[in-house]
This record gives sequence, C-alpha cells and structure tokens, in this order.
Amino acid sequence: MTTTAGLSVDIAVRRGGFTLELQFALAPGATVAVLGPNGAGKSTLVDALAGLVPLARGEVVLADRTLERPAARVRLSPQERGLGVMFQGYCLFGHMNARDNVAYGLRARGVARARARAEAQAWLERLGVGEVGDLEPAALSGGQAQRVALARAMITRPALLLLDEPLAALDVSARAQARRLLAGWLAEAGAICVIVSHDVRDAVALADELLVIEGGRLTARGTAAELRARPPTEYVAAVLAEA
Ligand SMILES: Nc1ncnc2c1ncn2[C@@H]1O[C@H](COP(=O)(O)OP(=O)(O)OP(=O)(O)O)[C@@H](O)[C@H]1O
Repeated sequence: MTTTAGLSVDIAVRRGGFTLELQFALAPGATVAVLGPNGAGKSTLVDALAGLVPLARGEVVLADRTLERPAARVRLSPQERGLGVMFQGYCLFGHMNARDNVAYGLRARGVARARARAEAQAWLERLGVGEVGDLEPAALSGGQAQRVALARAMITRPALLLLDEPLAALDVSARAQARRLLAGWLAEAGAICVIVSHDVRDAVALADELLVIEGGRLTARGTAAELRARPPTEYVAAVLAEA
C-alpha cells in the first residue's frame, strides 16, 4: 500500500473500448497541467480522481488516505473524497443562486445555512464577484460563472483541486487577466492542483509542470522548457511550439 503526503496515482480505467493507464505522483502544493489531444483521456483522469468512474485496477492515495483501491474493495464516494472539482462548462446548479452554489460544499458537510452563506459570500468577494451572490447561473457572464465555480471548488479548502478547462469558456480579451488571477488564487490555495487544458499557454502560465497524455498513456512530464528542449513525441513538440 502506498503512503504519501501528496497525491499518488497508479491507475487503469476502462471506458467503452478505451483504456487510460497511468502512474504519477505529485508533491503537496504542486500544480500540474494535463495536456493531450482530443480523446486522449484527460477528462477520464479527472472523472476517475473525482470518483465518477471506477478504477479497473490500481489505486489513488491522497494525503495518506486511500481514495480508491479495487484490490482492497476501497472506493470512496465523490463526496467522501473531499476534493474541489471544477468541471468543464462549470456545471453550476441552475436552480440555486450563485451564493448557494458556492455554499453547497459546506452545507453538504453539515455547516449551518447562515454560516455557509456568509462564508460563500466572503469567497465571492475574494474572487472579485461579491455582487453576483443573488443571481442564478443563467444570469452570469462567462467570467463570473468561472469565478463562482472556482469559489465552489475552493470553499472547503480541499487537499486536491481538479480543474477541467477552467478558462475555456472565456474569450481572448478576458482570458489573459483571468489566467493571471487564477494563477494567484491557486498559489494561495496551497492545494495540489490538477488542471486539464487544451490551451498550452494556459497550461504553461498556470502550472509548474506539464503532464501529457496521448492515447490513454502518459507520454511526457516536465517543465515547458524541459519538454521543449527534448520533446519525447511529435505531439509534445508541436504543442509546445504554440506556447
Ligand atoms: N461515458 C463514456 N462512455 C464511453 N466512452 C467514453 C465515455 N467518455 C469518454 N469516453 C471515451 O474515452 C476516451 C477518452 O475521452 P476523454 O473525454 O477522457 O478524453 P479527453 O482527453 O478529455 O478529450 P477532449 O480533449 O476531447 O475533451 C475517448 O475515446 C472517448 O470516446
């Protein structure tokens, strides 16, 4: 059995005819970006870590806690894992206002409504959208929705934050500023962050290290400079040429 203060991932996941099989470990506080072509398995990795798709084999250990290990019949539910997850497209609850969306993680842990709402409002203010608390998701701009989703993921101060395409819904003019702000918030959070991105500029700006998945396998790991100097695959060479 693995013990680690950080995150240790050694997994196989099957989805239809597709298999994701990879192994990596991250130190506490590390921020990595997962890059890869369409269909490579990036979202499957997020889903597996979040507990939304079962492992076929292997284990996920976070801060000395086994989140899943089929050989020992261990499989914590998504709620029990206590992760902060920001899904592609944000997936805010449409029937709740922004403040209650953010408060959700605390409410699910049994925090009283008034206290959860007050903390949610403080998070919205910290992320610069204190004025949107009463609005429902449909009334939010892309940038506001991104911040609400991030506040929702961060409010429980999780040991692991999973962000799937956190900037994809933003247009070019909003994106550079959002990238800088997000990098600052992630550094403050101190969590291990796994960020899935199609955009190599986002990946390089947000993460200390890049993990590249191709065809369900990890084909590269390193800083942008390391991978540019010695790209192990054609995809890595091509994608870093865009950075
Ligand atoms: N619910 C599902 N059922 C069956 N197969 C799936 C399911 N979701 C994804 N797959 C398959 O798993 C493979 C990996 O998909 P995944 O969404 O993880 O890739 P990705 O790298 O996130 O792609 P993209 O960049 O296009 O979002 C694909 O071949 C896809 O067809």
